[in-house]
Amino acid sequence: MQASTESTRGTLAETSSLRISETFVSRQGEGELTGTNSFFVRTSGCNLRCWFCDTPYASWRPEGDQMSIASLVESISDSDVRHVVLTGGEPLLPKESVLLCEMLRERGYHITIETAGTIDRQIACDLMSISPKFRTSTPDADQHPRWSELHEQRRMPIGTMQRLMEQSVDYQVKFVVDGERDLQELQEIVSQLDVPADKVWVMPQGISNEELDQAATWLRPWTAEHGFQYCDRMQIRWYGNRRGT
Ligand SMILES: C[S@@+](CC[C@H](N)C(=O)[O-])C[C@H]1O[C@@H](n2cnc3c(N)ncnc32)[C@H](O)[C@@H]1O
Ligand SMILES: Nc1nc2[nH]cc(C(=O)O)c2c(=O)[nH]1
Ligand code: SF4
Ligand SMILES: [Mg+2]
Repeated sequence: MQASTESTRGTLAETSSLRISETFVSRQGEGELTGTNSFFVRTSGCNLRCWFCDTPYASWRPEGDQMSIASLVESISDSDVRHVVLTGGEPLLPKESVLLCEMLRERGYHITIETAGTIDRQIACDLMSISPKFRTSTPDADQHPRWSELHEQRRMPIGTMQRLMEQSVDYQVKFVVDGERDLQELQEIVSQLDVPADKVWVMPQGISNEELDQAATWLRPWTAEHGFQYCDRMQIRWYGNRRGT
């Protein structure tokens, strides 16, 4: 890169920011990189409102301050971790996520983006981890009429999800299953997305070992029968449902 372009980028990194609810180092608990020590960046704010969201402080009641892209890159460089997980909230909502990912990739970091896959954004990463939301994740219409409507309108743009997968070095599709009633929709989405079974991860909805154990009794065999991969949410096993883990 030319010196002038580099300094423009440096200025941009100082002036562009993301609202961050938390950053922490932990082991990736979900999907194909399970066990990998990673630096997590959790943006605050989401365009959906799943009733079961395990990080309401980044969706329903977004918390956190703006942090410059430069300061985020610096914090990550200060850690000895080579994998970064950009999550939220919805990390594709703010356009500033693009610059963060560009700068991290230039520095050789491996980037996973955890997204619900509803925002059409050109962004480069190593693993696009898309978690499409079923109709059953929609919040209660009586309690949250506006969010219920928006969730339903926004949750399943198949073309957008396909573009996100095409742009990335690798991808995985990670479903949150709350009950047997989700299984037919899961299969319909897999067929619409046209993804191979080994890219599909089936994860139980739950934030306790008891919920995960209960779901595993029926969901694990169903997952194996269909050639999909089972995702046990190892962070709950390792740390419990604790913020910053
Ligand atoms: C908090 S979300 C943030 C990223 C993005 N908004 C999304 O939903 O993919 C991170 C991951 O946690 C999953 N998740 C959220 N709440 C959950 C719950 N109660 N049980 C299981 N998985 C959950 C999401 O589906 C997603 O894979
Ligand atoms: N350990 C750990 N692994 C994770 N994988 C995806 C997470 C997320 O919230 O996006 C997450 C998380 O919050 N913690
Ligand atoms: S899309 Fe992700 S962050 Fe947003 S409410 Fe649903 S689980 Fe939470
Ligand atoms: Mg999480």
